[in-house]
Amino acid sequence: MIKQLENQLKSVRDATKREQPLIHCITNPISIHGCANMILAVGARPMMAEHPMEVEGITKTAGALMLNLGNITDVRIESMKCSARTAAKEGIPVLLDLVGVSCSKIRMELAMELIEKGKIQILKGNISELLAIAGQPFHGTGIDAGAEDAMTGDNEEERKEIFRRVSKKTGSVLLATGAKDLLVDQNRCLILENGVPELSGITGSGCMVGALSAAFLAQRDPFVAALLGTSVMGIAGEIAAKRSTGPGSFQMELLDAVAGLTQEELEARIRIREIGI
Ligand SMILES: Nc1ncnc2c1ncn2[C@@H]1O[C@H](COP(=O)(O)OP(=O)(O)OP(=O)(O)O)[C@@H](O)[C@H]1O
Ligand SMILES: Cc1ncsc1CCO
Repeated sequence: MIKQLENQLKSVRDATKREQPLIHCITNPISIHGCANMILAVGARPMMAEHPMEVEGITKTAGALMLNLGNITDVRIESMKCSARTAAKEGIPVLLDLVGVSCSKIRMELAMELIEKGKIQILKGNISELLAIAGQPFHGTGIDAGAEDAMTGDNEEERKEIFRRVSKKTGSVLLATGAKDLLVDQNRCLILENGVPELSGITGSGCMVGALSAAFLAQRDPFVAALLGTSVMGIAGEIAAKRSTGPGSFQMELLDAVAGLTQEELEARIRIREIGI
């Protein structure tokens, strides 16, 4: 499966650069700039728009829609519901980033409504947020995952089953980020092992994984899009950590590394482990 996936990664990256899809993002103002730059760095076109009276028309023309719950306001709630409805009607793929559902009832209720009424292709969050959505015990506080929830060799099998059930119920691919990332759909489960701790030392690295995955999602293979978004970020993080001296230069080097990542480098550095279903 891994070899076959490598070919798919190449074709999705090439198509993104060739077709330059418009990626409509309704997201938080903390990392909005970083997300737009990441989308540009892989050849797609970001459009950050959130006025309730314009989002329907913008979503209609997009290759993919990213909804990020990181900074909820009444206006964003209204726009997200409108865009999710439009995307479902028009068959436009959607990534939902569950930022903060583990600390906020309003975000959890909104996420549940978007999942039930919309059609979400990628459900993404840190591991605590995904456990919360699955109705499992979790230890995250604020927007951070709890250390107790981290992926270990011992809990991989159990987590795979939990998230596979959610995937079956929702039809979504699930991406849980952390030091090790877990990617699950109804038939496959991968552990993604690229990345460096420096990625959690800058704000919005998770949001940027969402933005990259949404850019690749325009090619309509949610599993490959999430795999690619996460691996590109993890590998670029490894490269940037070597070239930088602190979080400021790391952030700058990270963007350069995403934009400059060659297919040869990606294939040489990608670390994926399959867990049998
Ligand atoms: N300690 C670590 N070692 C390796 N990779 C890491 C580590 N921490 C985070 N990452 C990587 O950083 C990226 C972001 O994941 P993380 O779970 O930190 O997001 P997040 O908590 O949602 O971030 P934010 O809320 O700041 O947007 C992922 O690609 C993940 O693999
Ligand atoms: C710091 C912060 N607060 C809400 S969203 C966000 C950016 C990372 O998710």
